[in-house]
Amino acid sequence: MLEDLTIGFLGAGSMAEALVHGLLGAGLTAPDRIWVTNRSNRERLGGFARRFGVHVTPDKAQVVERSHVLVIACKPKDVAGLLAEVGRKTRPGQIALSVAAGISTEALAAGLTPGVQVVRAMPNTSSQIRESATALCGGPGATPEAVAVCRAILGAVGKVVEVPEPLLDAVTGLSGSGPAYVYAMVEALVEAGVRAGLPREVSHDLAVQTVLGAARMLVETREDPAVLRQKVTSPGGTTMAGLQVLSEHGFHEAIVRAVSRAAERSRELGLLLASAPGAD
Ligand SMILES: NC(=O)C1=CN([C@@H]2O[C@H](COP(=O)(O)OP(=O)(O)OC[C@H]3O[C@@H](n4cnc5c(N)ncnc54)[C@H](O)[C@@H]3O)[C@@H](O)[C@H]2O)C=CC1
Ligand SMILES: O=C(O)[C@@H]1CCC=N1
Repeated sequence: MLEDLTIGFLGAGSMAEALVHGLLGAGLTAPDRIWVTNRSNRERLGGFARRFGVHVTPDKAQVVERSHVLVIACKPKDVAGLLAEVGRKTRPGQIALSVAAGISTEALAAGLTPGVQVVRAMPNTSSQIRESATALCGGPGATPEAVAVCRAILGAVGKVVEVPEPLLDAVTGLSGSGPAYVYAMVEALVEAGVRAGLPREVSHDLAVQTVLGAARMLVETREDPAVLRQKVTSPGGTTMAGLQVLSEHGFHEAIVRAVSRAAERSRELGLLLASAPGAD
């Protein structure tokens, strides 16, 4: 499905890098089917060319011209500027696949040529190793075929679910930002091990393997996380003592609030484009 399509990345940051890396690693498309552009960092584009063998150019109009699928991969605050520059150079039938947090398909469509098929998605940086947790939705005018193309692109870099658009902010708070919560927990585990006397490297390796093992247990046993937690927790034992401290410090509630605040922030970011000068 993808081999005849040219995919153009408008933005060459962390997310574009993770997607290009994952797409090429999956072998679903070839480097000469990918174009990448950014705002101004030529060195960064050179890095993409050297590392992945993809086409790079500072000429955004050229990327728009050559691509069947345009991946909008700049920060939400930069989407209005990008659309002002090249939005009207798009053509009906092209697919615009946005990964920008919070920006609605309606706001995107308003800055693109009528007839462009807009799909909004929220992958995460684990796309780089083809382990993303991604959700997507088709916007107004996106055909089932356009959504299927985007599913195939994002399916190459992880698991994909389709959700109604209003739920994408919640997805952003949970799985878009989620890797950072896990990394923050690993940072804390490593630091805790060091404070308890372990050499940093040993503490790091044990913490990482613990998270990996726990994630694999969730996937392979399909057991409820609460059941797995109970199996670690002997009555009167060490885990119970540790979990008690987590509970006293509001661990569960802190995670719930973090996801909720991130989802709210996604909605706030959406207002950036809705209120941008020139937005319809
Ligand atoms: N980093 C993450 O974990 C995730 C990010 N996202 C979304 O992906 C988008 C990109 O995020 P990152 O890659 O982290 O940002 P980044 O800051 O690493 O990269 C942004 C890129 O956009 C380019 N850019 C800015 N204005 C431009 C313009 N007018 N024309 C062309 N390129 C332009 C910049 O030059 C840069 O290459 C954001 O909208 C973010 O919400 C979505 C899922 C996860
Ligand atoms: O922090 C952000 O805004 C982006 C969206 C999800 C993950 N990173």
